[in-house]
Amino acid sequence: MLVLPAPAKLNLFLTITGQRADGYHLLQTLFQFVDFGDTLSFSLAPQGQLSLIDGPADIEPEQNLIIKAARLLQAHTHTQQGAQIKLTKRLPMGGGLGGGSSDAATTLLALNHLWQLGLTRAALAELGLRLGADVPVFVHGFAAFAEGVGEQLTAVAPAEPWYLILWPDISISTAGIFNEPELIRNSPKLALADWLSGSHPQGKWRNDCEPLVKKRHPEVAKLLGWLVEYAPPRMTGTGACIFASFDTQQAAEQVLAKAPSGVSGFVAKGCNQSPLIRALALR
Ligand SMILES: C[C@](O)(CO)[C@H](O)COP(=O)(O)OP(=O)(O)OC[C@H]1O[C@@H](n2ccc(N)nc2=O)[C@H](O)[C@@H]1O
Ligand SMILES: Nc1ncnc2c1ncn2[C@@H]1O[C@H](COP(=O)(O)OP(=O)(O)OP(=O)(O)O)[C@@H](O)[C@H]1O
Repeated sequence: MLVLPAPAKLNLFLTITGQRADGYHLLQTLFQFVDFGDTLSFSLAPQGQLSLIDGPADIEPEQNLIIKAARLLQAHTHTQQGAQIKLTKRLPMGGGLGGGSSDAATTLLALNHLWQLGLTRAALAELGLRLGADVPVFVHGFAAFAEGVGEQLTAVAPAEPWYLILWPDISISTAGIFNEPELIRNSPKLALADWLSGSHPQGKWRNDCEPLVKKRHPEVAKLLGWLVEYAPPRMTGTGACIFASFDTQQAAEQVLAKAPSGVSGFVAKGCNQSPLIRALALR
């Protein structure tokens, strides 16, 4: 049996610089992983059979990105092998932490290993992009400045602080936010060096989705207003998760302990190498 993590990602900043003809948005974002996420276990099954244990009840197995990733790999390689997959879900869905994309990436890497397919990381990332814009960064597993729809990656090494990650009890549809006419889509495109030097005219850590998400989801606005009393808060992806960085685990835990009722969260360490890649390298 192969047991592997599917970590969360944070968008340390996110700007939208345009939109493609197919509706997808052009982004500039900084991805970093944290050492907290879902866990997936894989074992071999005969005759191409695929099954998922403990998938979220509100997602049909065939709609789950884990089964979609496995089927994509089977179709691409014509393998006759199957797998039984068990999911331990910890990341909130529709939280902006990329949980579904991370599950898909872990599935692609795990089955490539288990089925001995020999596909390269680049080939898996290309397949993964068909499942979601966030899948390639999880397949490559290094902290990255991303452009395009989030798939053009340049490795970077930002500081690796402790993060407090919090969310109100809501789920936000990524497509819903990207479809809103009011969304900011014309931010200036900057060179990576300008981002890193902090010379962005609109602020180094901005997230263009945040004003709209705050407007549509007052719970997020309220939580940002609460966290700012302790540390500068940011939002990841299209929300609903928000986060702040701390020098120590203890400092982050102390704020978590004070979180208002109805708010969930965890403390995790930022990591520039994904825990998934680390776990695979140790095998
Ligand atoms: C917002 C981010 O989380 C930032 O990391 C990602 O770009 C979202 O990535 P994701 O969840 O993997 O998104 P996908 O499953 O590919 O797309 C969901 C929906 O979001 C919109 N979408 C997504 C990514 C993107 N660059 N432009 C978009 O317009 C599209 O309407 C799409 O139908
Ligand atoms: N294994 C899975 N885990 C979570 N969501 C899944 C999974 N498979 C399919 N989905 C669907 O994908 C949607 C987005 O899930 P995900 O957890 O990736 O959201 P997110 O954290 O907002 O991601 P992002 O930051 O990429 O927007 C869910 O609302 C759910 O319907």
